[in-house]
Amino acid sequence: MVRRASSVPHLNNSGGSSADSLNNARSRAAAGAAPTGRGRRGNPASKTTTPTQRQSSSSSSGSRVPRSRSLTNGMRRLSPQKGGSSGGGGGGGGGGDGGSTGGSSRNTPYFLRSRENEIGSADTLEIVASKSTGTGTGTGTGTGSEEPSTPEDNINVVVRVRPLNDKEKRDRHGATLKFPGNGQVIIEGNDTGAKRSHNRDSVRVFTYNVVFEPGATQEDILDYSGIKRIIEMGIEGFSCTAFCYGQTGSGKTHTLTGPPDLFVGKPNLKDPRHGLIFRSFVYLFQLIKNRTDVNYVLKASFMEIYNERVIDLLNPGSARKPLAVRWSKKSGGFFVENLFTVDCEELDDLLAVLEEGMRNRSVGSHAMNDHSSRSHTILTVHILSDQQTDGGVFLSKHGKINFVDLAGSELTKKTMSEGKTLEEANNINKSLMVLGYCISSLSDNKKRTGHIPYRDSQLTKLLADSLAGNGVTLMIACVSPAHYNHAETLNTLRYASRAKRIRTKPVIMMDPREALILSLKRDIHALQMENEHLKAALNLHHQAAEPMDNLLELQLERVHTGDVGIPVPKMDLERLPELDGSELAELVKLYMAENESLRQENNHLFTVRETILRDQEIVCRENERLLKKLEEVNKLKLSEDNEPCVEPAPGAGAGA
Ligand SMILES: Nc1ncnc2c1ncn2[C@@H]1O[C@H](COP(=O)(O)OP(=O)(O)OP(=O)(O)O)[C@@H](O)[C@H]1O
Repeated sequence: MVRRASSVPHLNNSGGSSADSLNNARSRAAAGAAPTGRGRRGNPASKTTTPTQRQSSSSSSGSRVPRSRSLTNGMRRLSPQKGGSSGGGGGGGGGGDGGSTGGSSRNTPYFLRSRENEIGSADTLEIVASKSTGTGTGTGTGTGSEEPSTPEDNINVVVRVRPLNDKEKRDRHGATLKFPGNGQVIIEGNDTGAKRSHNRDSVRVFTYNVVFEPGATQEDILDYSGIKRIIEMGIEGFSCTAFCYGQTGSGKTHTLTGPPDLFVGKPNLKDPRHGLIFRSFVYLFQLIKNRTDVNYVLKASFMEIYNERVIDLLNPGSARKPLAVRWSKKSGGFFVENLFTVDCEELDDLLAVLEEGMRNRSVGSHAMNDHSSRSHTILTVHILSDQQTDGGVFLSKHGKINFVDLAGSELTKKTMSEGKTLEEANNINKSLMVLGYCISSLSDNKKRTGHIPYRDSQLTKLLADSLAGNGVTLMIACVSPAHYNHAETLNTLRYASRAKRIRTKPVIMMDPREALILSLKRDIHALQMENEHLKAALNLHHQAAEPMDNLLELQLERVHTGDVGIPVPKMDLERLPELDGSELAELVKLYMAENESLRQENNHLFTVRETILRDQEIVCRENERLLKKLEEVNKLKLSEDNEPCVEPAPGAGAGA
């Protein structure tokens, strides 16, 4: 059975993506959308994503408005819409997470064979931890030093098999994959692409969380891949990543963004070919609009790693100057310096980021794909949230969701790459090889605590946290079903299988001070409960233990009856200035006396507690003694019962 949220966002009603909102976004950018502060109180988390120098310089030049939409750079608080959820789409609060078992779930489609998805929801993880500062290990995992122990979480791995393309059909390439169900995929044949063989050695079975067969739609990927859980956890403050992996032409970009022509000219927002990123944005906005108790600020960045150079896709500049990747002691992870970060107040702003990045990314053509991605891209949505808790404490969290479209591994002989394309292919293959080393080390229990070569490529530096740090990760392995691609498909399935064994340790990213206040508040609450419990227990004891003849209990009686010294008059504090010196001195004396009696009360309570504990111990011992006795009696009875029974002689018992 698969988990399916009840509030499925239909592409048809994709929120604020109407022509009107497009125009609004345009006019906001045209007006300069000045940054505003955080209103009531500053959000410490927002410091980490303060718009960079790049942002201010480019926004002042006004050259960064995308063609069809505009990016708004104003740092605004998202105002939650009251009662805006359409027909209770969010169910019982918490944002549309409750529909997994409802009768409304439609049946699992024939093309999707899933085994029980082991992933839970954000609610099931009992985690509130702060990312502590300055404990970088140099390995890139960057775990904080004072985190409470948290459950580990396996990387969620799903496989998507694309349909045979026209060329493969024309060339009569048979399919190399079979789908027996239960999240399994069988790969048959051998590396030379020979026809199906019944040789047992050439049949391999792999199992994943979900396998999407060639007929699966883009909407199915949203509904069944586990991405909804990733989005929910991003909102809860976790660092999340969804990445597509696979050989060139296997459908990674198609899965994440849809076909390239979606981004040419004015996009049709209702196009069913839209990919996972677009659909995730819609879902994200649905969820946060239902959370009227939280203030959200969304920001987004989009970069590519092209020939080992990091390029800002929202601000590439004519020279496409690379940005530096640095280690942050504070966050315990790598980051890209001066990356353009855009505030996204509306769904439309996020879509504008996606479109702008897609237009700027490096695409090339080779024998296996007319629109081949020549770089790895990372689109990040930062979710800063600010929520007032019951105790009046504000909680700021900083979740994020990375959407990673990896360039495809390629056999240059097959792609017939040469010149620039060959150089690109070599860089792509090299970085994917490092990713492979990292994945295989992390999936090996012995090696995972040793050195992981994150630093060997820009890609692995930036994915370190997603692979083995504090993140929650979804890997979508894309494969071709054609015999012709048998070796590459087998490779991807092996990769994905290894990735499935990696465990991460998700923690919520919170401001450390606020996490401390929250935990103190919890302690106080627990102490208060304990106090109440203690008092109730003492009261019971007091009723049971009559007559009270010791001094201690007499004193306790005074406490219970409120006879604890001189009563303090109820004082209206506003009247304080009216009191003269001697009255004030008297009042202070009264308060001190009350304080003293409370302290005494506390001492009494503790002494009585000690007495009760002693009594309890005596009772326990007595209990044990009685139990032993009972056992002995039982044993005796048993042995008597087992003694041979002597039958009375016939006629002998009548007079006995
Ligand atoms: N599930 C699918 N359904 C229909 N068409 C698909 C599917 N997956 C991929 N395609 C088509 O196959 C072609 C290659 O897909 P895509 O560009 O997404 O591959 P890729 O893995 O991103 O390749 P590269 O690594 O070279 O960028 C495209 O024309 C795409 O539209």
